[in-house]
Amino acid sequence: MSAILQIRDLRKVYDGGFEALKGVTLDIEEGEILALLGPNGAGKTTLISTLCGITEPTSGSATVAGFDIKTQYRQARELIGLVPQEINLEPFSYVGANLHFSRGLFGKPRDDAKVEDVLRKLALWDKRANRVRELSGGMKRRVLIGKALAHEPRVLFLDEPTAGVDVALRKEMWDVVADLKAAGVTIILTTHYIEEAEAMADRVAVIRGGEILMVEKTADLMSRLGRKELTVELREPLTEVPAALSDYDLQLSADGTALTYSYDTQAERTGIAGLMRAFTDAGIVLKDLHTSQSSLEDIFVDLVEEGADT
Ligand SMILES: Nc1ncnc2c1ncn2[C@@H]1O[C@H](COP(=O)(O)OP(=O)(O)OP(=O)(O)O)[C@@H](O)[C@H]1O
Repeated sequence: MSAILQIRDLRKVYDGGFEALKGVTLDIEEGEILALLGPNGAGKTTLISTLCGITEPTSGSATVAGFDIKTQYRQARELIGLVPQEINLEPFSYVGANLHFSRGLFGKPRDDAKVEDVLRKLALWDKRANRVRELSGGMKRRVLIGKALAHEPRVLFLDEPTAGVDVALRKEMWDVVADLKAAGVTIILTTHYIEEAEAMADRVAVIRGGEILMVEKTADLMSRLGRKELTVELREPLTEVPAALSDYDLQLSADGTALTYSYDTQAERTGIAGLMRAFTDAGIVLKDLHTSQSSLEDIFVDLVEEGADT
């Protein structure tokens, strides 16, 4: 895979002096789904708007398939589809016409076969002759995606595709996005929902206060999510972890009264039963035990809160 989108030290200072992007550097691979996760005001929309040429960057650069977003704006923009947060469709317009019109905006010749292909991909072919006002909320959102795809972009930005929609519709959107990925489209989606990032994204980037705090494969985050800690309180304090327990990755607390064992909840064997036997064999008497789990939600909240202090 190669990076279709290369963002280098991108800064945006709005008129009035507010710095909404503080030097964002990020590579997005062709064909991947990247979720941009962040609280309100983090800079997600500013980043997308800058990459789409709606907002001018103050400094830094970005390229789409090698085309610079500033100096080669037209070529770069042609490769991008943008699905906005708001449903901004004309209620009396026809579904098919919306796609033809959007394609025309990019100076592309009318192509019935291409538009049919997009409509079919989005399960809207049967609705092509319907007016927008006759569609359900989910269908309207799919028309927005269709408009963004009508000029055959290689990168699709989805700005909060499921903000304020019900659970069934959210799942429907997830399926649509999965189909688009299968068709080879690179997708960057912004979201507040951690479960959405988990369900769809290959990688998650956390943004806060105009800075990218973390970019990680979703699968790695999930395995972190699956980690759990068992803390065993001891009747007699220890000075060190006994050699008989060296097979287990145990941490002794500073005061020697507790041992912590970290394990993977998704693994076939957690090792807890063996550990308990090893305690008995080593003559260690337990006073109490409890478990705790760090979730992706905790990781996210920690990151965002840490940032809030600075
Ligand atoms: N045109 C503007 N002029 C001045 N400040 C702006 C402008 N647009 C956005 N901002 C500020 O930049 C910051 C980032 O806003 P942005 O809309 O990019 O955040 P976001 O992560 O998309 O938030 P949300 O999740 O609420 O949509 C905010 O503090 C916002 O008030």
